[in-house]
Amino acid sequence: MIGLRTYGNLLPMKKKGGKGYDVPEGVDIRGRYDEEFAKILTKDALQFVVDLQREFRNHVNYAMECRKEAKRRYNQGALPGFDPATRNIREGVWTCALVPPAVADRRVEITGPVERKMIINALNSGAKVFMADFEDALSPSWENLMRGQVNLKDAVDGTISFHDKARNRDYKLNDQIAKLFVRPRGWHLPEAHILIDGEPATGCLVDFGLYFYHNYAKFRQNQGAGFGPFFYLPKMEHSREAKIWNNVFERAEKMAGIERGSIRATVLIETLPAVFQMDEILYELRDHSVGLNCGRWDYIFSYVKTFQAHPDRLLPDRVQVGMTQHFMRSYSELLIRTCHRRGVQAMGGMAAQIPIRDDPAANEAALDLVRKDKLREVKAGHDGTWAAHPGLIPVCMEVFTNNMGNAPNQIQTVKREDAAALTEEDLLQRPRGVRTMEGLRLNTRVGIQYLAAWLTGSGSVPLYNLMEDAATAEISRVQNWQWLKYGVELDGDGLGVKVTKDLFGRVVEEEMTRIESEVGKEKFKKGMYKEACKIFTRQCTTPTLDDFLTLDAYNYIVIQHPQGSSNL
Ligand SMILES: CC(=O)SCCNC(=O)CCNC(=O)[C@H](O)C(C)(C)COP(=O)(O)OP(=O)(O)OC[C@H]1O[C@@H](n2cnc3c(N)ncnc32)[C@H](O)[C@@H]1OP(=O)(O)O
Ligand SMILES: O=CC(=O)O
Ligand SMILES: [Mg+2]
Repeated sequence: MIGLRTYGNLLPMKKKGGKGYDVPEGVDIRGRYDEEFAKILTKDALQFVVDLQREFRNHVNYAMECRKEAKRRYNQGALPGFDPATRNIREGVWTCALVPPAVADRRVEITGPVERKMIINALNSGAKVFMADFEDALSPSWENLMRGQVNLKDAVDGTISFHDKARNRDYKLNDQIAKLFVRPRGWHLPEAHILIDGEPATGCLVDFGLYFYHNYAKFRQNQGAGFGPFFYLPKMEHSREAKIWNNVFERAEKMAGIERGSIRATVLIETLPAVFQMDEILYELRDHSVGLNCGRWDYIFSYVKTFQAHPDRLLPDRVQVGMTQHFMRSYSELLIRTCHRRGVQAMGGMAAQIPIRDDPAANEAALDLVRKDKLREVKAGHDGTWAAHPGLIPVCMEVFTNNMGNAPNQIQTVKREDAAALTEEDLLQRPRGVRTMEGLRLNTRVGIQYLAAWLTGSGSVPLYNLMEDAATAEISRVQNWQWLKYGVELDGDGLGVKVTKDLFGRVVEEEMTRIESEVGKEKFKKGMYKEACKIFTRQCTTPTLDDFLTLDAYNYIVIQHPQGSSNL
């Protein structure tokens, strides 16, 4: 397998047939050449990415070192908590810049990967916002990333179209479309197909830089009513990371010659350390903020990761860790209080249920779970929520509209001052529930199938009638790891079995057989289930927990050109 660290030693490659990207000094593109991609990878757009990389790489490296240092402290027994050094920010009286009118009403937001047909469907879906995803919902292969950029440019230009050959159906944009937000990758992910000064570029600076460069002018004209572009920012752990984003935005605004505060972003609070930094994150981004969002799935993953060395904080079965657990409810309520106090939106999260075709009763039950989840969110004071699928938008819309009426949001009306009393203990409280063999089996079955899909280019998939993406799969992985590491007893099914490597080995074998029979021999053979099984099993049994499932797996989807040698 080619390790990312070897990329810096490779000599620049000759372009096949004389064709190649016209790159600035210090840049080497190792991704496949394509004429469509070349319209994105222009010399001046790449120069903008290079400038961002050179200006911010040391800051990013430092922030990643700080993450490691915090991990060391948590692994030695420390708990995350509020930082006494920034008490003045938490207690101070200040607000973020006013929410731009174009995005005052975000009661339902649809999310999805930057895939062409889905972008059109999402923009036409009737949701107020579409979050186009380079992150949890996207497998970051060169093809997906570059096609995603092409698709977004066409979407912002208003010219995007798609012909579905199988159904002989044409797709184009409606007159009324959702407002576009883009979610770049997290700070930790490299882009191994673009080397800058001999090192892989920072993935999110590539996503942000290329999208911003090509679209800011048209976006402000067509979508943002003078503001924008708009972003979602994932997986941050500390306000110093938000500060880097703020500086990146200012640099971009300067390059574009647009007013400071034009770019707006919603930060996902989806790591445990970040819940203690919400004021600080908003403060850093106060000129560029449009709120925070409860990224509940990564948040659960982060709870396990943060407490990886705390055997007294093991999770029950994944299906039991929902928003009604005390620590999850506390996080959502404090997020609402924090956002509304600072004058910005407090967005809810994603219910994992998706419509179930061919089974009306099961479908109604799934819709009912979504309805309950959205009702809890709107009553708590959230200003909007996420839908995974167009079929869920009417339910989400109805619940928010019935409870918010004509008001675009609840920023001024639901202050949740009661949440000021929430303590560190509330935010860390151990989740309640039991562990079962079925929990272990489901984690394994879902983790392997998700990874197999991811390796073949799909970053979000339907599995057992639920939406699965990188964040939900992470829960399966780290939960298995945690149970194995501490040899926990499965106390929920009366079997009293302890989770050992032997037991896990048998579960993996049996679940692989089940997957083969569920997907069929042909698909199983053609797919990457065996590779996925190998990666997933290693990650669940490794003595030291890997930080991210996708970091290791990324090595498998890096494909070098012109040689075209995959790592497999
Ligand atoms: C934890 C987090 O980060 S959550 C955010 C990241 N995750 C996501 O964004 C998940 C987004 N959702 C999805 O990817 C998909 O809905 C899935 C994978 C869950 C389900 O996909 P499928 O089973 O293929 O959906 P299904 O077959 O029911 O689709 C029906 C139609 O809806 C469209 N559709 C489904 N989901 C979406 C979506 N999120 N956005 C736009 N269109 C969609 C399909 O393109 C299809 O369109 P067509 O009829 O024109 O062909
Ligand atoms: O990104 C969202 C999440 O729940 O994770
Ligand atoms: Mg997430």
